[in-house]
Amino acid sequence: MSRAPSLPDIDTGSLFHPRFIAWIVGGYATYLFIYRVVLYPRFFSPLRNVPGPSRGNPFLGHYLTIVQEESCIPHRRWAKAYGPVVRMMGILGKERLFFLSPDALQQIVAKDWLEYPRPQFMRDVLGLVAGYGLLTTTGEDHKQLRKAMNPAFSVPNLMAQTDMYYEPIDGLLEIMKAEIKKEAIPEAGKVFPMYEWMGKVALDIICDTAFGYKTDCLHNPHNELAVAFEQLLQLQSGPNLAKLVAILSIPGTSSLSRSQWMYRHRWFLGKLPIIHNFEKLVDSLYRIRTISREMLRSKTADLSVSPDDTTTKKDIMSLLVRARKADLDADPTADAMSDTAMVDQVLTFLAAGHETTATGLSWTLWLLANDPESQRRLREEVTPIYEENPHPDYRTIKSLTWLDCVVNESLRVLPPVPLTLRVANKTEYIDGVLVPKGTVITIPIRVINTWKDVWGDDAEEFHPARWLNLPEAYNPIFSQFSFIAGPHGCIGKTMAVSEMKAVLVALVANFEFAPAYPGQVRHPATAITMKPEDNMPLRVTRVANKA
Ligand code: HEM
Repeated sequence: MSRAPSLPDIDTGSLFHPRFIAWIVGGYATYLFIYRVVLYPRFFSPLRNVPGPSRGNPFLGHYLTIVQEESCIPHRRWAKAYGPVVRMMGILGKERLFFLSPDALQQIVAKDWLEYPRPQFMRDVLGLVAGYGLLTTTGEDHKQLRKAMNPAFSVPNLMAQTDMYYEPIDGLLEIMKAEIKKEAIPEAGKVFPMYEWMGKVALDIICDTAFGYKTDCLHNPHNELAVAFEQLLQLQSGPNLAKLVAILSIPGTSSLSRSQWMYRHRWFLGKLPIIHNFEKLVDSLYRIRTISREMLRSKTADLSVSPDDTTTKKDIMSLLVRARKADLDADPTADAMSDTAMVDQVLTFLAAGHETTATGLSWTLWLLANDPESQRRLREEVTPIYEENPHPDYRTIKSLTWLDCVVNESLRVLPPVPLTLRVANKTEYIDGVLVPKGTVITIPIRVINTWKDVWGDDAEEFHPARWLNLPEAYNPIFSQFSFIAGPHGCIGKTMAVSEMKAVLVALVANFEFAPAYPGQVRHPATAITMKPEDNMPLRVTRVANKA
């Protein structure tokens, strides 16, 4: 009888040998990596059959294509090639989608908005740089906050605020006229970095309307708040955003970045490779918050900010202080907004309302500089209004038809916020595609705005007259999506548009705009906003009869 083969001796000690454990862990990690990056998207993902570009770089997907080209241009190319639903690859095999149809957009931003919030990494960055408020909350907290903020953006309040735009606007006109006069040949005008000047005027306006605080950075470039803001905005770039996302994914880093300890030890960041410019980030954030807190303290102490004083203080912070005072007077135990929360709300308006408006104004001037006929027609419309009253009110500005066409068209072709993001909080069909929970959805505003199916073959060109005769496929909410829509749509839309119009009336009535040199091309940044990277130099001359 043959003997049963004996089992090989197993040395149980070797199972716990560090090298064996390292092999197992390494093997599992390699498998996970190959599964996530290669196998899942190719063979198992429910999105594998959604049309889109080939998977791109194995580690970075389409990330580099997206950040190295002009904002949303790759998305536009893919929409043309693959249609209104496109799958792209993010970092390490993470799939991303975008949709262009009004039904899909309606589902994401309006009908099921609670299921499609901004992704956490985006909220972390926005919270740090723009305050924890409307941009970072969602659900019930967001509803409450938005309700508290809405009165500040009501039409009566905006009508009352329009006057506050004119001190900065007049200051800008004065400076530009004086600078042109100083030129050797004043009739030839002067080249101005228009984005820089639009940034100053927009910051002066938003500081006054948000805080009731006169920055006057037009005349005083060393104003502390203006300097801190400028420093913060200079850090806005694709690579810096990627670094910030990575850093903020480490728990506690957001609070640490805003702490006094970090501020005192920020020099240390300057010594580190890769993230050395975060020293400037910590510095500017600290200074902006300190100034904001001081302003809130002085407002709270200011007896003139009484609950029924709605005539003198129209800025957003005064409105909030008044509302809080009224709540506490009615019920001293009420759960009123804390000082920190209030500073965060106002910071959100400052951050969300300053660079966006400056960028929108700069691109409008660029487009007009390159379309002399539209510019001439605008001057013809605004000059009689301006001559009658250089400070036209809200209703007068709103009634100007060609101005409305120009602003709508500029925001359509070159939207200051070219795209935004959402994440699916549940697995659900959108436009016939089963979108798994956790999928990041890009909302490619610039592509939606220039979709040929709606706007025709010249969709990417600047033609203000199209707003006088809208195409049949035009949808008033989803065809020009520059402020998006739904509960997270821009709360400052009406303010931004009327502010842009007030600045344009004054500028176009007084000056002519032309490219700074022949063959000048535009340089939009690939960042959160599509600001002009070269500060947009334009040649500015006085209009003939005003020389
Ligand atoms: C031309 C100028 C502007 C443009 C193009 C613009 C665009 C946008 C866009 C696209 C969003 C949605 C972002 C997202 O959901 O991810 C947004 C949200 C927001 N905007 Fe604007 N914006 C402009 C001016 C302003 C101004 C002047 C203010 C305030 C004074 C402002 C305050 C906000 C706030 C608070 C939100 C968040 C709303 C919420 O989630 O409830 N914006 N804006």
